[in-house]
Amino acid sequence: MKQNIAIICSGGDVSGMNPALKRFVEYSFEQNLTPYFVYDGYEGLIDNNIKKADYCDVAGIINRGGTKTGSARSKRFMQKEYRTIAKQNLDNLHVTMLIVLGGDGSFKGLHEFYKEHKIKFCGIPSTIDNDISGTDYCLGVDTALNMIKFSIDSIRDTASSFKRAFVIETMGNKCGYLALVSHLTSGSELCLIPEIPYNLNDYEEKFKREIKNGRRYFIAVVAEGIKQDSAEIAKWFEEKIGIESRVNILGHLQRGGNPTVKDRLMAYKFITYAIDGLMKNKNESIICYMESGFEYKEIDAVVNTPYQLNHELIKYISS
Ligand SMILES: Nc1ncnc2c1ncn2[C@@H]1O[C@H](COP(=O)(O)OP(=O)(O)O)[C@@H](O)[C@H]1O
Ligand SMILES: O=P(O)(O)OC[C@H]1O[C@](O)(COP(=O)(O)O)[C@@H](O)[C@@H]1O
Repeated sequence: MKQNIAIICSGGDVSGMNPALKRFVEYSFEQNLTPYFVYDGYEGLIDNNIKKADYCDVAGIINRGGTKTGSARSKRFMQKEYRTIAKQNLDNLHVTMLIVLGGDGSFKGLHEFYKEHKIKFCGIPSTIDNDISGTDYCLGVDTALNMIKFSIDSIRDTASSFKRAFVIETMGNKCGYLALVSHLTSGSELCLIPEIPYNLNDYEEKFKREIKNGRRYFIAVVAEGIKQDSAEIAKWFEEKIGIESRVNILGHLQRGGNPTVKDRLMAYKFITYAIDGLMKNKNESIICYMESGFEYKEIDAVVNTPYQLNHELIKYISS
């Protein structure tokens, strides 16, 4: 008998969820499964907003940010009684496998759900914060970083014209990943993240000297989770460094936009691994992705070894 499988997007949405939904529907059919969408995160699970999905539901969405199914934060799912209702709704539809795209909060909820009801599940790390333990990469991070890159590049244009300091605040909750990578890739002068204690006074002498030597502007990338408001950092630039300053809180634009190639490909792979795992009875897992580090190789080996297209990629189109 055909098995039913459902997918939920929960917590903060990310660009990459729509490509994941598309792959989910198409690969479910390939594997002879019947795909279901749960709408509006765990809220939809409680309210029985669970519907069969078809090819037409995922047509024309691969290039769109957000999620076609909607996402939500659900206070009710924190309570056992509502999780019992959620399980009942899945049972009524004979849904036996669940894929959850979400962040650490969604996985905590999923863990509770599993402990109580033993549902077969697979979690796909999906949060722009990139703050899930065990995985180097969460879906949506690359698109968010590219949105930030675009924003900082634009701000740099005006900053350099006007002799100003710009304090640019990134999201990330208590995690500094977005701010740190954006700092390294945008050439900003200052980066403040929750993970590293700082004292602004340490930068005073250096920044003043740089202005004397001709520096026209500063870019500071600060994570939303640091101990100070961005406005306070801007005030410090004005009062201590003596340069006019402005604050830009990038906010939710970091969660939207056309998914990058990396996020589309990661969505494709995450879903493939999730469904394959569930079919092979790997039922209680989160799909984690670890990036291998750099390696020094002998030039001889590099120039004399023919290049081979990644086997994993070839496998996707030849199966
Ligand atoms: N300890 C928990 N028990 C049950 N459900 C939880 C728990 N923690 C989080 N959740 C559920 O997961 C949802 C999403 O979590 P949240 O932290 O808002 O987003 P994210 O998954 O993106 O980190 C919450 O709104 C809640 O419904
Ligand atoms: O959209 P909201 O509810 O304002 O939440 C903002 C928070 O969500 C995020 O954008 C994403 O967080 P999650 O992926 O953990 O939900 C954080 O960076 C930010 O602090």
